[in-house]
Amino acid sequence: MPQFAANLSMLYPELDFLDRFDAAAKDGFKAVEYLFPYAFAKEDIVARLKHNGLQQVLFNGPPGNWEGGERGLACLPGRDAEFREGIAKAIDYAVALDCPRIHIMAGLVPADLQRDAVRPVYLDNLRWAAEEAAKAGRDVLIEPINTRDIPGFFLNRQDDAHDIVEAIGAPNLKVQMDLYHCQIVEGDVAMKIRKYLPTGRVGHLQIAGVPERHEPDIGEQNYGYLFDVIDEVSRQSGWQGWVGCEYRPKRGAEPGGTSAGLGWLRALQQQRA
Ligand SMILES: O=C(O)C(=O)CO
Repeated sequence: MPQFAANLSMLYPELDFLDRFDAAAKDGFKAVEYLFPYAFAKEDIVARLKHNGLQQVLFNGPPGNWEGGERGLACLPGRDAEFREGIAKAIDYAVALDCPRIHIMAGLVPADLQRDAVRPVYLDNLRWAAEEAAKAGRDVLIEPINTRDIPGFFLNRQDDAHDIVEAIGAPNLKVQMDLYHCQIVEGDVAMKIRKYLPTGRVGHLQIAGVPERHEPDIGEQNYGYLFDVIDEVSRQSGWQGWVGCEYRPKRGAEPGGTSAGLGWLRALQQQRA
């Protein structure tokens, strides 16, 4: 059975961030991921991880001005100093939290530039980040994201992400394959899992129901089938990664709503017991 991590940026929205660690552990999760740890002291997060016996498996590098609409700095010309400063901070947190991977968001293509014009900036920044992360023994991930959720996002397709990873050729640079984004942008998700997991270039998976981004048992995508495919490909190829539950619970911030919505996970655990 795939190993699932709770995404604490989206799950348990009724709780303060640090209290979400306790809630995830209570629901049986062994690992967590989230967008950004930087508003919190490393020591406070480490204490929650330790107290709950949780592994930190992923978080994002600083994205630039998030409130102002920025979604990463990696493809933005003229922002390399800020990008590098952010990556240094992310690596510092990753070491403290014992987190093996950092997601670097690509960013939005600037309105006055063509996508191809920022590609060299993106590649240069990723090359540098992968080198820095390698010195600290961490992986760097890039994620194709659909343009309905983030209009103008630079990286949208799995094939493009894999081409970039291959072009850079750093063993610690990998793809974060979010099956929700993949279904919205390109579909044929099972075949893409079969194609890409055995390459060794996929560092992490994420899931959510399509199209509302609720629980995986709500929507057009048959996750029971996809979990079988992940299991089968993992057995054949030796892929061993985490699957992040990055969805907005249908019951929103209603107290207990996230736990109530985990019926899909409890059913899966029972089936596979
Ligand atoms: O929006 C997403 O899917 C992300 O994972 C952002 O990090």
